[in-house]
Amino acid sequence: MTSKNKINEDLANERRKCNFNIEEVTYILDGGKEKTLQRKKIEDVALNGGASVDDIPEEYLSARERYENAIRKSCIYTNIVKNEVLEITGIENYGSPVLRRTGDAFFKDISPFMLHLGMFVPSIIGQCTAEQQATWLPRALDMKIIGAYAQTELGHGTFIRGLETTATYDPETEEFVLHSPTITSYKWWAGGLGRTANHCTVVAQLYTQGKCHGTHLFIVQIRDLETHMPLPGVKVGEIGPRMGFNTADNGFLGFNNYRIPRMNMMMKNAQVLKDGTYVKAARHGKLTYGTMVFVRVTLVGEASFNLAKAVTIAVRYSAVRRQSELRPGSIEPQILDYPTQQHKLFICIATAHAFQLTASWLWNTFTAVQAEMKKGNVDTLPELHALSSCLKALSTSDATAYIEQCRFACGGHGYMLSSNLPFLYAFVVATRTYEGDYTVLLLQTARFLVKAWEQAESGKVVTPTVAYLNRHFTTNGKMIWDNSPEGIIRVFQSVAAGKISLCVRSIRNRITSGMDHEDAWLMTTVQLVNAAEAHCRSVILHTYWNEIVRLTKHSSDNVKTVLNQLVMLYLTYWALERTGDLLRYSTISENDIDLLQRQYEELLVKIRPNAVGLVDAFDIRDEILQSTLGSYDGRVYERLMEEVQKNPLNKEPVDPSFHKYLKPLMKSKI
Ligand SMILES: CCCCCCCC(=O)SCCNC(=O)CCNC(=O)[C@H](O)C(C)(C)COP(=O)(O)OP(=O)(O)OC[C@H]1O[C@@H](n2cnc3c(N)ncnc32)[C@H](O)[C@@H]1OP(=O)(O)O
Ligand SMILES: Cc1cc2nc3c(=O)[nH]c(=O)nc-3n(C[C@H](O)[C@H](O)[C@H](O)COP(=O)(O)OP(=O)(O)OC[C@H]3O[C@@H](n4cnc5c(N)ncnc54)[C@H](O)[C@@H]3O)c2cc1C
Repeated sequence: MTSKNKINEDLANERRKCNFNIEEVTYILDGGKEKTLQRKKIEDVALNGGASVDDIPEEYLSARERYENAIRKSCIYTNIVKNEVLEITGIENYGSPVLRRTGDAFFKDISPFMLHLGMFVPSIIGQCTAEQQATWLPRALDMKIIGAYAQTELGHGTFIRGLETTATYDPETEEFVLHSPTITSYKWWAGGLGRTANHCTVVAQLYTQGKCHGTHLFIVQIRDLETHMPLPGVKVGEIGPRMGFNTADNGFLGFNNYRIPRMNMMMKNAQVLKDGTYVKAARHGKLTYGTMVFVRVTLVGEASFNLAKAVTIAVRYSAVRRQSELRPGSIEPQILDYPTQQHKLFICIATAHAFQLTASWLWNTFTAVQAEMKKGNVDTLPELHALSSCLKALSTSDATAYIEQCRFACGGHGYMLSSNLPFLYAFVVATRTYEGDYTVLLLQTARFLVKAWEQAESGKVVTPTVAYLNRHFTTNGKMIWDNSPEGIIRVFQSVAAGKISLCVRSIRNRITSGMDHEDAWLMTTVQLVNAAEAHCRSVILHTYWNEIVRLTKHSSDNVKTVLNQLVMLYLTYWALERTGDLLRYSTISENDIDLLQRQYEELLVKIRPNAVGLVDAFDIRDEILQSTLGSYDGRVYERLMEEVQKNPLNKEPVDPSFHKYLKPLMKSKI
């Protein structure tokens, strides 16, 4: 990576100290050299024109101006993608993570088109028949129509079965009649819906021949393509300012007996025939939830990327920033030299690696399950649902906490919007809620774990991600503590097995003492969430370690060493975070814990010289980082001052409010 500006001397020194080949690590994180080269090529094409090109930073604009600016940039970026990037990547890469990443150079907040590519198009691909896809997909990919995904309502987000919007089939006209019967049935939250979309995927209760068949998906045109006016029977608008996502025009939507053609029902998994006969999906009852599973899978990579951005900013800043003195009169140290600062930041680097490698592994699992489902086999879907649910929950929750930690690590300047850290936080904290709330998704995984437990108890061999449950029934007593990576992972699996076992016991005891199953489950949900979290932690530790071993087989020694140090830091960090659990479920002693603590502190020292090299290896261009604190050249103070010049409040030496209000106040008598 190059910079036109002179590199800050401290950062330059850090780069001289780095002892491993940065590109080699980038290749590993990207999934191979080919992929890195392809990504760089795309970035070069897409960012050629200077990307963001905002004269005034978007945070100074009014709500209207900000929205218009976001649309302007979305159109610029879409044209670049359509006309130049897809030439290189092929149309199938529309909406790929690389294009999401490059898009971040255009927006500090969110593109109003995000849900079009993120959920509208995937819902067409995943939920429509081939014939329907032929109708809708080319128009959607070419942006002839712009869509949103309207599932959540004012009254219900989590409990999809409780949605109130109805789609009642009328065989006379071969149409569905969409209706919002109550205030709580209004669609609420859909990104891009408020001002931008002219179509959307609507999730509604399907009624035909007098019977409700539960929620199904429909493609609905909501605005005229020429005038953009809402169509008669459609009430649509923007829901108002929020913590983040302020350029995403999240919207509300209501229907008053609004008619759509029969063929606008997405019919891949269930059909309504012309006469109104409902033909049920034979394979699995929850296939209409497929778009959500897809997005949950992609959110793990999204969590990794956003955390990588935050820690790149915080580590570079910590190399440039000097504060306090270690001894009277000595030169002020770089704040990166404080072990407490390293403790805040190195776990963020390791976590970004852990999530990136887990995301690739999960994506492979997802595509394998999809391939099986194409053949009619849905047996692996429950495990994918359990995995994607807990990994989405933990990756978004950890990334949220660590991005905030990166902001804390940048002191006061981290609070500036120009650092980009507040934007990153506001974006990622939403991912903890949307596409399935944290607690709700962990409870989905817990359902799977309790069932797997019962199978293992009855002697059946369970699927690989819970295979440790079979081991639990063949070993007696606590797991023997062993400080090797494999040993730590085994102990974490024992913790998960022990917690699931306690849940099962609690549920059974409650039922024995007279509770019905629902109440017994409900009373155990605090423990169930905890058990699902423990299971997921063990999956991440296991995957991260396995993938590092596999991917560094042919790496140079220094790369092997530094990546090994990071994964060991991750394992040790979590062992120390969970000493209570380890004491309960393994033979770990106080002495072992002391050793772990020392090992952790030694790892911080070892990683320190390579810290800047490690964040450079994320290879995130300045245009994408959009941070005064995190640029490659480390011109932190210069950039903060340059940003001040863009502040409209500084345009005139005296603000008009002085003459209007302040002066009269100062002149008035008591
Ligand atoms: C770029 C992208 C940007 C994205 C921006 C944000 C977009 C959005 O937020 S869109 C809206 C997303 N909304 C959500 O995610 C809502 C979360 N809620 C849900 O997913 C569900 O309602 C849920 C799973 C909590 C409960 O569903 P419900 O139908 O009540 O099922 P439930 O009774 O709990 O479970 C029944 C069975 O279905 C299974 N199941 C549930 N969901 C799934 C699924 N997706 N796949 C497979 N199986 C599933 C359960 O495991 C359970 O199996 P079993 O009976 O064998 O244990
Ligand atoms: C920025 C943003 C963008 C969004 N974009 C879209 C979009 O494009 N399209 C769309 O359709 N939706 C969208 N959503 C909506 C989002 O999917 C929902 O907000 C989310 O699924 C949570 O549902 P809820 O708001 O109903 O929360 P609730 O379910 O009301 O949750 C409130 C609390 O209750 C708890 N709770 C709820 N049910 C249970 C349970 N069964 N057991 C234990 N605890 C429970 C939760 O853990 C949480 O603490 C978006 C939301 C946000 C914030």
